[in-house]
Amino acid sequence: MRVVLGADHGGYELKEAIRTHLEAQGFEVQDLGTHSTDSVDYPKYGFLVGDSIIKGEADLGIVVCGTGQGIAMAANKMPGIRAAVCTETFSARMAREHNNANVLSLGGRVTGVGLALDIVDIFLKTEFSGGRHTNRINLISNIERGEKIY
Ligand SMILES: O=C[C@H](O)[C@H](O)[C@H](O)COP(=O)(O)O
Repeated sequence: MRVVLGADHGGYELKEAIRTHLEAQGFEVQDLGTHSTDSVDYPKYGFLVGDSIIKGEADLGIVVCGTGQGIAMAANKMPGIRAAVCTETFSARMAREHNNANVLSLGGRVTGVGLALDIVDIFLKTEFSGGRHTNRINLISNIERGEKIY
């Protein structure tokens, strides 16, 4: 599986730990930065990760900022991107199983490394369950296209 990573300065250290963790497991990891704790703007990294997925260069993405909120908001503006902010493992599993999330968003100032890596592992190993959830994902896509769905 190909995983793309992106973070701002608030998520830099956690992103580094995630990259090391995933590479040790044999994942193909693309790290789009940032590459230091110097202050940067999180929308850039949400965009870069979303763009990589939209182009088919990665299967799933992980974004990290201070809270996971802003970088998820940025990524979620991109058609086809479903970024889920997760602070515990149940939400990470459901985000894949029910919502077919293609980006996990974490807060480097919120979630400790140990829990964050468990969240990452569960997110990456859980499959979308399809079924009744497929139509709901299609409805999200319709909203993205500007359709009035109700
Ligand atoms: O949602 C936004 C993120 O948490 C940012 O990492 C955060 O706003 C950056 O804050 P600062 O510029 O004070 O480090």
